[in-house]
Amino acid sequence: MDKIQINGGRKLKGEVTISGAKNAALPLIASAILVDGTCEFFNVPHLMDIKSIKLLLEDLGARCTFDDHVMTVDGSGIHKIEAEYDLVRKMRASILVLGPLVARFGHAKVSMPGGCAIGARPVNMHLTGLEALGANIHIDHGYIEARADRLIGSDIYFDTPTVTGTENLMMAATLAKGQTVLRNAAREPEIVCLADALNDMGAHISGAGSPMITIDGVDKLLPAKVTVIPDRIETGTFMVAAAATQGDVRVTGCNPDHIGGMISKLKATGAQIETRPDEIRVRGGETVKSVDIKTLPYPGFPTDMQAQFMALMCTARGTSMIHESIFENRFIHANELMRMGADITLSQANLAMVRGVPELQAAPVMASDLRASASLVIAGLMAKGTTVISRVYHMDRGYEAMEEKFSALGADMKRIK
Ligand SMILES: CC(=O)N[C@H]1[C@@H](OP(=O)(O)OP(=O)(O)OC[C@H]2O[C@@H](n3ccc(=O)[nH]c3=O)[C@H](O)[C@@H]2O)O[C@H](CO)[C@@H](O)[C@@H]1O
Ligand SMILES: C=C(OP(=O)(O)O)C(=O)O
Repeated sequence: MDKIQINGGRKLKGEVTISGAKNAALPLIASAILVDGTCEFFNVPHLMDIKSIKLLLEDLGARCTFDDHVMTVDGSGIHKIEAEYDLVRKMRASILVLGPLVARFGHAKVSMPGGCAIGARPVNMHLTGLEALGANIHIDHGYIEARADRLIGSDIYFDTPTVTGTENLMMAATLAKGQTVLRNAAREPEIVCLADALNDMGAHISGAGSPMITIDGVDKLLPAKVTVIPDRIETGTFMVAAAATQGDVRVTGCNPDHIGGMISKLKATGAQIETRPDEIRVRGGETVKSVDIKTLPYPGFPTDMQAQFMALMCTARGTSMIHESIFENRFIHANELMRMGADITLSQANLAMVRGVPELQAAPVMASDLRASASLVIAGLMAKGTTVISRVYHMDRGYEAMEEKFSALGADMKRIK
């Protein structure tokens, strides 16, 4: 298994270009199931998760190509409606094929995604939403089976905003008969990107980006060319790394409007931030001030940035309270950061108190999930000496060419095979 080795203590300097967003590309690619023709997706990041969804769609019968960040998906050959365990278990976002399959083919069978390191992550709201659209749902031998001759528009309320739940039901409702209203919907930029793409395919969706999305069903969707939005979590990761190493980094090809909360919090730590329409310059100060954060659905502070921000807080002046309100077990990185000398108390399951220490020490550490691996990379860049991070297959799920990008900024970072 690959490891990442970092000799820390260098200030990051230069320019880094942000890749397309994993969490936008995955639902977009799944949406191609709705189309009897070929969709083209641009700015698709080269990541494990993208390979996984491509394999899943190919297994269903779609013909896909993926080269130089362009993916084509021809959904005309889809003949299988079953997403098998071996493909689904590699990536939870595979649940995104459920809505499109039942909407277009009237029948879908998708392996139930299991729990994962960061929490149980149930899919109950995806299922009750599909039931509200008229699907019959059965869970049998670890598979979710959904059937409906044709989905019927409905009024659906989410108990809590769910990103992939909103995406699944929005996709399903595009081909339903009549109008669907999604209330308390997730508002993430990835939802807006998907709604725009579906509208380009001929769907009638309004309100995406607000808590109420209205979808007027159509009989069919047509092929479209779609560009994936920049990855706001990769953007935030490089911004935090720049601040954590007292660096000076221009993050280009990003959308500052998507990370307003991150920018405010990073400014409060003392980092100097300048934004342009598709660029952010971050200059870290000699000292970092402690800042409290609470993760919340968009536009709140993203849970996918909590681990990276915690790494920054480890050597900040003062005490930071970090409240994780989205996932019940998303502090596994805290124990690894403590192995590097951080002073962190996990007082309750979802609350961490980080008391700043003068410096972190390099150590062998282990990544437990995708953003935990980014947090350990940032800690490794801060710590003097050699940090070796194992289980970086988690990182490869969601960061394109991470070690190349950090190396180009002056980091001493390499992959050990
Ligand atoms: C591929 C993708 O886009 N992944 C993102 C998506 O995950 P994902 O879409 O899985 O996360 P959700 O927005 O659904 O989860 C939000 C909360 O709702 C709960 N919940 C969700 C669905 C459900 O049916 N029942 C239920 O209780 C979850 O356990 C969690 O506590 O949003 C998360 C929250 O921003 C991000 O961390 C993930 O990176
Ligand atoms: C948790 C994440 O992804 P996923 O929902 O695909 O597990 C993430 O991107 O941080």
